[in-house]
Amino acid sequence: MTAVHPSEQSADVSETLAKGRILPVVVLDDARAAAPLAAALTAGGLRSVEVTFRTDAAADAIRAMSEDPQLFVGAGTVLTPGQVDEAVAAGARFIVCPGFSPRVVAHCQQVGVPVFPGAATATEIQMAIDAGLDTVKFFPAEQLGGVAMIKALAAPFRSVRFIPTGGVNTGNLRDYLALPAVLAVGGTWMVAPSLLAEGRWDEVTTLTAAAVNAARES
Ligand SMILES: O=C(O)C(=O)C[C@H](O)[C@H](O)COP(=O)(O)O
Repeated sequence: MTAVHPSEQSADVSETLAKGRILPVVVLDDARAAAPLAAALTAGGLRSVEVTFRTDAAADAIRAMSEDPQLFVGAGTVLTPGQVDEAVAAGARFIVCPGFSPRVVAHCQQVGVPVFPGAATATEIQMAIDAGLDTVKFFPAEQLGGVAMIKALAAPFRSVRFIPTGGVNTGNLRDYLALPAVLAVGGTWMVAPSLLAEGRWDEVTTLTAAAVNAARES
């Protein structure tokens, strides 16, 4: 197994995220919802999705959504190297973590899958830089101080890009996306658990399209 070069952290996925600028964070209890969800998201204009390992359905959902050639499917809430392997075997093309785990990051680099670890402090951002990464998930964004906190952190870390997640919604996403340091924003607002459980796919598409339009205006 060859180690991935740090600059390959995210070439393809960063490009996709930089275009759509919205990363839906999905919690699926039933993998049978994955295919209609993929269709609803792409109908709303999105090309990337993070499926969280918060549920046992995650790997099957990643497998099902990866069949949609229009969609760039990643795995979220990845806490262990074993979950990295499970996600990659299911077709995940990138890994997202809520925090910075040196062993998860090292494993992702070893198997050659882009990883976006969470970072909530200057120290964690330096850990990401030390690991050769240039993009972190800023989680939980609103609770940590939102736009003002990212501005403050971006000042010394000029080459770092952020994916703020946690408390982001259609009302505040423009404020985040207006920051040059923000690559994209993540969140659950267009894929709320009740919408998924009740199969309200038209509403998912409407909320997704609204988010995509808001991102375009920012
Ligand atoms: O599951 C993970 O790995 C996380 O890091 C948490 C999610 O990204 C946030 O919970 C999304 O936040 P909301 O959009 O406010 O619902």
